[in-house]
Amino acid sequence: MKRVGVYGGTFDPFHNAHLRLARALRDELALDEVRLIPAGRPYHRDSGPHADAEQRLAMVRLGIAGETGLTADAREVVSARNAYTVETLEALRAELGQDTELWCLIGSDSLEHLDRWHRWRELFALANLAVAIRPGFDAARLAPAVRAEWDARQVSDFSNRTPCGTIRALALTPVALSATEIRRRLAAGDDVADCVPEAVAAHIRRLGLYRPA
Ligand SMILES: Nc1ncnc2c1ncn2[C@@H]1O[C@H](COP(=O)(O)OP(=O)(O)OP(=O)(O)O)[C@@H](O)[C@H]1O
Ligand SMILES: O=C(O)c1ccc[n+]([C@@H]2O[C@H](COP(=O)([O-])O)[C@@H](O)[C@H]2O)c1
Repeated sequence: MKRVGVYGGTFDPFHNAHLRLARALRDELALDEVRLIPAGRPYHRDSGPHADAEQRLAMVRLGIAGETGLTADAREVVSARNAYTVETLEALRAELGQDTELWCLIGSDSLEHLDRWHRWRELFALANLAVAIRPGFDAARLAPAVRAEWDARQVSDFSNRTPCGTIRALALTPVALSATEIRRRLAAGDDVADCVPEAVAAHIRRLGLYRPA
């Protein structure tokens, strides 16, 4: 049975931690494919993305070029609607069929706000959830409703794989890298070649992205 990963993000810009996570999702869960889906309109953010959706999609494409099993999916970029993950997963489920094992990857900071996501409880009927732990994560501080799912849906034996409904934390060591930090460094005129894929760094330089106006 096919196994597919879905990794959505603002990717403003796409950075090395994103790439490391996408690879870990593919490898730890032995997935056939991981689809990276830039959020066209991340309605949930306090302020809009800095780079436009096409630029963020271009950075994802450049960042994953040549990576086995990693693909960019433009559906949320071309959509005029807000980026609701439940709708994206519904569309993928309709395309891939009921038997496909689907894994939606989020960082632990996203998990902390999961109960504010559109129709969040329906996510578990559509996909499994893979969580990449960020430094400082503490499950005890999750909102009670999210904590209940976190406790109930982690299974000890993942060899018994299901199309949806379980939660699994990725084993990789947490890293502190964030797009906020990268944007801050670029705005200060610093080089970011050490924290984004080389082709993404070249793209940012070429277009002058994230520089003060
Ligand atoms: N270093 C990281 N470790 C674990 N998860 C991460 C990391 N960076 C990003 N993620 C996760 O990847 C997804 C997409 O991340 P996003 O594009 O928002 O990057 P970000 O670095 O968190 O950006 P920003 O600083 O602008 O919020 C989110 O679910 C986020 O939690
Ligand atoms: O569906 C929702 O309501 C929802 C609310 C917040 C975030 N998300 C998704 O979570 C992913 C990570 O978001 P972000 O802001 O950390 O890049 C991205 O794909 C968003 O579209 C989705």
